[in-house]
Amino acid sequence: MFRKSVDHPSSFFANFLRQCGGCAVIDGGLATELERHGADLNDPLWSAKCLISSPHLIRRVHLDYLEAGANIIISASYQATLQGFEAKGISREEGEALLEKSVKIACEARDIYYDRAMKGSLDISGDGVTPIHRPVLVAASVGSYGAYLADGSEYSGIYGENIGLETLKDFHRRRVQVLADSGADLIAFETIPNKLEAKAYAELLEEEDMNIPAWFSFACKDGTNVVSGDSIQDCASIADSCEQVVGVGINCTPPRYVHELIQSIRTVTTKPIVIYPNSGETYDANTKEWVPSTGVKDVDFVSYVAKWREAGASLIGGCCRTTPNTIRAISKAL
Ligand SMILES: C[S+](C)CC[C@H](N)C(=O)O
Ligand SMILES: N[C@@H](CCS)C(=O)O
Ligand SMILES: [Zn+2]
Repeated sequence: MFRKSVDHPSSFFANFLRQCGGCAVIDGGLATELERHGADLNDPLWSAKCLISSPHLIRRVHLDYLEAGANIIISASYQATLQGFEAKGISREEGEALLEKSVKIACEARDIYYDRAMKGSLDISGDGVTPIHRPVLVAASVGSYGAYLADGSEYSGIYGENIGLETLKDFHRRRVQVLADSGADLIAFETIPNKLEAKAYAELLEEEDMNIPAWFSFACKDGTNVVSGDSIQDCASIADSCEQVVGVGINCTPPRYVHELIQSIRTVTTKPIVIYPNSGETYDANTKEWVPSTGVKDVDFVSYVAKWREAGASLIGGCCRTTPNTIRAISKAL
């Protein structure tokens, strides 16, 4: 049993990983699945638009990932920001409620999944009837400032000279506080494109005394650098020195770079390594579509998993353009 509020963040997470057998399965692309089910995400809010228009669909996608074997589901708050909502005429209060709603939907999916699992399998052991189910955590997604810009800046990490550390901290502060108090088990700082934003998150977690574990996950452009050109070792070191950070890794990055990236990260931290790459395709922010030419198919993607595990990854899943089939295959491979 996890005791998030009592245990040190790292022992809470170590217990969780132990219960998962040493390696946890993360879900796959959320927006990808929302689109596959017919959602139109051509909007500045991208997947966060569904918090308003189709929360039932988000719940359904979370459930599909749980049925596929995920131990961690990530909320639909990647591009949900108070500033983005305000630009749509949504008040601060309503915006905060939408952030909370993203976590509530994921928790509801977990409850439904647990209910079904409990009906399906009971362990009649010495001390009575004990339900058996996989441990499942809900991670609240925090996308970068670049995600809010809605122009694909999370894949360049270039925010310009006007955006400094304090601006980024001010931008994220209230949103992170709301998500930290939302009932989520941890915060997934995802698709981080540069060192500056990692530093902003680390300082926010420490200065605001946020009582929630977190992982930092970077978008990378090759085997040694995050998309801005900052080195992955520098970025991972920032994550390593923050006490609330229980995992460090890579997401929304082509699978072909991941092995080398894991090796680099291992040189600077002993924290669990989180890996959830995309399909290897390229995002066109103008059309908000993925260019399929260089895509790595599910079968190729999954064939890397054992090597990533061997290299030191202990949480593995998928990001954009991966599906429940990818996650089912990863779950089997592990
Ligand atoms: C991770 S990217 C595919 C998210 C969408 C992007 N921020 C956009 O709005 O175009
Ligand atoms: N959690 C987000 C990440 C986008 S890079 C999603 O899966 O849509
Ligand atoms: Zn992604």
